[in-house]
Amino acid sequence: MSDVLLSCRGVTKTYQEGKLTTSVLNGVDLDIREGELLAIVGSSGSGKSTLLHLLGALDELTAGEVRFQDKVLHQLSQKQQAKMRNDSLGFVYQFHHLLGEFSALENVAMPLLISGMSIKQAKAKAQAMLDRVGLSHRVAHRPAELSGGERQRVAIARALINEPALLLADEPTGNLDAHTAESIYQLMRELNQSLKTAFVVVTHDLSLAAKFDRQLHMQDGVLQGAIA
Ligand SMILES: Nc1ncnc2c1ncn2[C@@H]1O[C@H](COP(=O)(O)OP(=O)(O)OP(=O)(O)O)[C@@H](O)[C@H]1O
Repeated sequence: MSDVLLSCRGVTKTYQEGKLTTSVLNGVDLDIREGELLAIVGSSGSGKSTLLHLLGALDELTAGEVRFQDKVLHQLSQKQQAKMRNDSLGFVYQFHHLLGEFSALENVAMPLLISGMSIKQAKAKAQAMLDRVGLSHRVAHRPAELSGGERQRVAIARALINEPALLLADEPTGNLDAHTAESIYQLMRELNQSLKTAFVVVTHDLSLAAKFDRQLHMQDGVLQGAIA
């Protein structure tokens, strides 16, 4: 398939502590196409977050291969992985991980500054992204001065500021009420359409997952129906 952005083959993750072996992923095969919206569901402890971390090179796999934009992740140096994460991937977590001492604008501008952009340009671009996510009026607020939904919007704006090919989100609506969760979904859909970013979203919310282009189910450390 020519438009495959990321592929996993035989991805395995095992934890070993003394005599205790915990097998979390047991050979995950997955193809993610450019610009697709994919939801991963599955019971608690089934390995969804672990897989998301491996897709973003945030953790090391035990066996198998993750290939992103034709590069095998575990063959890249730490420095190359960090550059790839900053330039081509975005991450959103339930507990957003925004920097508390910085404003919304500064949080969103951060990846651009890390990429070497001037402060003036980075702030202008961050302002435009905050406008897009409907937060023009909150740019100077720090995370503690924002609502849960607003913080998620800032986290999404920050994750998308470098226009990554792939955004990985772990329970992006997990701590939000139904109305706010729907608005976050609408935002992801809009940004997916306009920026052509692929989204992989882990969620327990089956009604949210049903709205995505594709849904996969994690069970016993294997993704059901993963290669389309
Ligand atoms: N460092 C570790 N050592 C041993 N086992 C671990 C370690 N980290 C995670 N696990 C185990 O891996 C399993 C999968 O965890 P993971 O967070 O991927 O699940 P999940 O499907 O995202 O669950 P949830 O929906 O509850 O967030 C869990 O059973 C957990 O106990």
